[in-house]
Amino acid sequence: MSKIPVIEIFGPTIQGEGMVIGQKTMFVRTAGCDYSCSWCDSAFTWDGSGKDLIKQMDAEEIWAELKRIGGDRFSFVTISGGNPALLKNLNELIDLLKKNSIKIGLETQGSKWQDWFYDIDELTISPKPPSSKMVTNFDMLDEIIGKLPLNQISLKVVVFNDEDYLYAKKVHERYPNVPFFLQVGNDDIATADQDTLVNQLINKYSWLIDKVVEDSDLNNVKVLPQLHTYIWGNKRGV
Ligand SMILES: C[S@@+](CC[C@H](N)C(=O)[O-])C[C@H]1O[C@@H](n2cnc3c(N)ncnc32)[C@H](O)[C@@H]1O
Ligand SMILES: Nc1nc2[nH]cc(C(=O)O)c2c(=O)[nH]1
Ligand code: SF4
Ligand SMILES: [Mg+2]
Repeated sequence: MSKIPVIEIFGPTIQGEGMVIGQKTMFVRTAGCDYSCSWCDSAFTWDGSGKDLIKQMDAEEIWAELKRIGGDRFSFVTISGGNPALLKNLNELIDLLKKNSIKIGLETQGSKWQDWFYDIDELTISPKPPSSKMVTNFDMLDEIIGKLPLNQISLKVVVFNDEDYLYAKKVHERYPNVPFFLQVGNDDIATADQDTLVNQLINKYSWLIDKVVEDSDLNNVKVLPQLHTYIWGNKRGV
């Protein structure tokens, strides 16, 4: 079996974002990203600061670690990163999880295609708005969304400002039939002052809700916070 660069495995916790928010799940976070979003809350996966945490693990070793920390208290595993879609050989882990009747969620920004996307139960595609300083490859996004059934995918756009909001509208307009989520951006990813953070995030959530409520272009959408930040703030591994 081939090796996968893993930077953390944790859980059970709840999925704090997107299409299966609230779902009890384990997390496997892979190292490495082809993007470098200005506000990435998981920059330790790609900026070098977490390089000593990276373990090269094969699928059996990852499964053993999931069982060691999660025991029999999980039936869902979420794979995030970094960008797990950089890893061609992730199919080995996905096959093993499926063999063990585990449901699989995966988070990616939509910059790369992998054939194992077909085997992900809940694939969250999160193209990046202007505030990230990244540029969306819409040809790649068209390809990914064109290949996958609508009941397996969702789009999740993080919104920090008005320009991001317009970008979110453009994405929804391009893929009107794909379940669409707007997510509040956390622009204080370093603070340990959770009360202040949660207050800020609630204010931003309120701002985003107000905009969507007034907007006839965004009727069939969901507006969500990052639920885990309300409970655990910026803590890692939760
Ligand atoms: C850390 S990323 C990893 C997966 C993949 N690279 C991606 O961006 O979709 C997981 C999710 O967190 C979101 N995210 C990252 N930083 C954030 C922040 N500061 N505020 C809100 N959401 C954030 C991303 O947009 C993405 O939807
Ligand atoms: N609880 C929890 N939910 C999450 N949803 C997406 C996460 C991620 O970092 O990809 C994440 C995370 O790190 N923790
Ligand atoms: S694509 Fe995801 S992991 Fe990569 S820098 Fe952006 S938010 Fe972070
Ligand atoms: Mg996160």
